[in-house]
Amino acid sequence: MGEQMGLIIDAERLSRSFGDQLAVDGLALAIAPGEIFGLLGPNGAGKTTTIRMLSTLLPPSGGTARVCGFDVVRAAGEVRRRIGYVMQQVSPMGYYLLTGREKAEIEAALYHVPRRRVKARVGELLELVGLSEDADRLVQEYSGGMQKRLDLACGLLHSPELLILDEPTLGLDVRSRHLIWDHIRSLCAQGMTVLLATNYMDEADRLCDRLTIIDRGRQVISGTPGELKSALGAPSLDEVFLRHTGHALGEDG
Ligand SMILES: Nc1ncnc2c1ncn2[C@@H]1O[C@H](COP(=O)(O)OP(=O)(O)OP(=O)(O)O)[C@@H](O)[C@H]1O
Repeated sequence: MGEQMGLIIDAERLSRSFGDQLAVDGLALAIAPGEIFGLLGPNGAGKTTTIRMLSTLLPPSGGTARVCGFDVVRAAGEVRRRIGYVMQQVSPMGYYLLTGREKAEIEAALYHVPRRRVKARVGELLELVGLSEDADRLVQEYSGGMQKRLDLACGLLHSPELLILDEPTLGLDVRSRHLIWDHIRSLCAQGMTVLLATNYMDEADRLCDRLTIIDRGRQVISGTPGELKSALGAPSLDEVFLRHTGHALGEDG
């Protein structure tokens, strides 16, 4: 085993159907270490389904995917050890009665961080996402942005090679979104690879090194935000999306 051509994600013809519906149809991804790679598409495009297959939570109906050099079906355990996955809505109600630090310490145990390392690792990560001063407040008192930053810290507890983020700034105000983008950029500057799903055009444009546009389960086009725009002389990714799909990014289906 081991990494194939050094790619962190290498997927070919990756597909998933639910009954008659093809939610993801023949996706190809080649993501290199240190990249911030975006899956951009409207609600229902197939982004979460793709992420769930890459994080081993959902078996593909067809095609293959290797993550950190391991097949997501045949070597799911190896993949899980190497990835952090932050879901769209992470914090279930039960966590709200805990402090941020307590939540992170419980998650550290779930991620098998050695017990003697937990306190230090949690402290380091809360510091990294700017939550040290609020670490001992209840999660229920956190703003949406603080909760997202706590989720980000929790996804990093076991020092993954790849961080997968599903809509990392969904519903946040501009300032909180920029703060999360800064944290993601600094992680990648230190060698982390990030795959993120978003339906925010500006997030894909300003944060991602490369992206693939997905619509109705199909990969429409991939490239750097600059390449995608300049190939069409388009001023924005919204316009790129519209020109390739015939409908606006904000419209479902
Ligand atoms: N477990 C499931 N059973 C049946 N259909 C599903 C299931 N999961 C997803 N789908 C369908 O697959 C399609 C893609 O959904 P998916 O959640 O991957 O989209 P998405 O791009 O992540 O959208 P969103 O931004 O709203 O999360 C949708 O039509 C959805 O209804």
